[in-house]
Amino acid sequence: MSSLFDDSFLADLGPPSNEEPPPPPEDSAHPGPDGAEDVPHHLFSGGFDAPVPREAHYRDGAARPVVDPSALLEGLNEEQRAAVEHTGSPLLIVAGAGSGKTRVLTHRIAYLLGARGTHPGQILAITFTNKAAGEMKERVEELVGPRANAMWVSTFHSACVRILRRESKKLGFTSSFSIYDAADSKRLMSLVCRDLDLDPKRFPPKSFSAKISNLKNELIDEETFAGQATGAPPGRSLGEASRRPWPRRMRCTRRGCARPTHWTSTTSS
Ligand SMILES: Nc1ncnc2c1ncn2[C@@H]1O[C@H](COP(=O)(O)OP(=O)(O)OP(=O)(O)O)[C@@H](O)[C@H]1O
Repeated sequence: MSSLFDDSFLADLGPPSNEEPPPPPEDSAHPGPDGAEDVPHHLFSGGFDAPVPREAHYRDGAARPVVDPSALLEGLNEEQRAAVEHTGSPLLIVAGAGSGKTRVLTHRIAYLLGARGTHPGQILAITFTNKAAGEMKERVEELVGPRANAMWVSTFHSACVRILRRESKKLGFTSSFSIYDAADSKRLMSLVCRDLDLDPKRFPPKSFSAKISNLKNELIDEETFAGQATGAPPGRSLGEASRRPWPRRMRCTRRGCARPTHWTSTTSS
């Protein structure tokens, strides 16, 4: 019989005819009396829906985290337990420093996963400082293991910037935009005012930043505001200045960066 590969270099790659066939795989080393592989009699004796016993450790020796929801309630005081188990409505916990708030939050997160079938991707846990966020993540990880990686446990700022980067196209930015802090923002506004030939004594850049921030809070864009800015003598008002074409510098900034004044006003409020 000939094959497509008779003329190819592959034709020479077969085993030499005088070589012994390879040994059978180890699994088939003990065939049954009729040559068929022996099947252990207990293999299909159990129910297929029986829970698989959990090992106490991962393969690398690390302790497997607690997943038994009732174990998560152990060691909590009455109020903490009620907060962990609470269901049906938002819950506000007011408690002093060091009173066990993080303990409640971390146990609640683990409880939601273990008892309520919540997916880790549905968890958002936010706090103010990187230190607190890091500690919270560590403590959640101790309870639920690597599933903590699928959760958002972070600061308000990093959660917000993550959303902004993810949705950047909808906002007209690229996902690699940079965020201006207060000093960057001040510098940019000074440059814009200079481009507009505005006298910094009469029109301090700070007043533009504040005005833009307020307008943004009211969801008024520059076109709308410029349309409203009538009646004042030319050169006498912020509104009149805003009717002049936006300098190239500001337009570039808007394309490539999160709007600095907005960020500043949001984070300082
Ligand atoms: N019911 C409890 N029984 C025993 N120890 C507890 C209990 N609740 C909290 N603790 C312990 O008290 C300490 C403070 O708890 P936790 O960090 O959760 O408090 P917190 O209110 O988040 O603190 P902070 O205000 O500093 O962020 C921790 O060591 C925690 O393990």
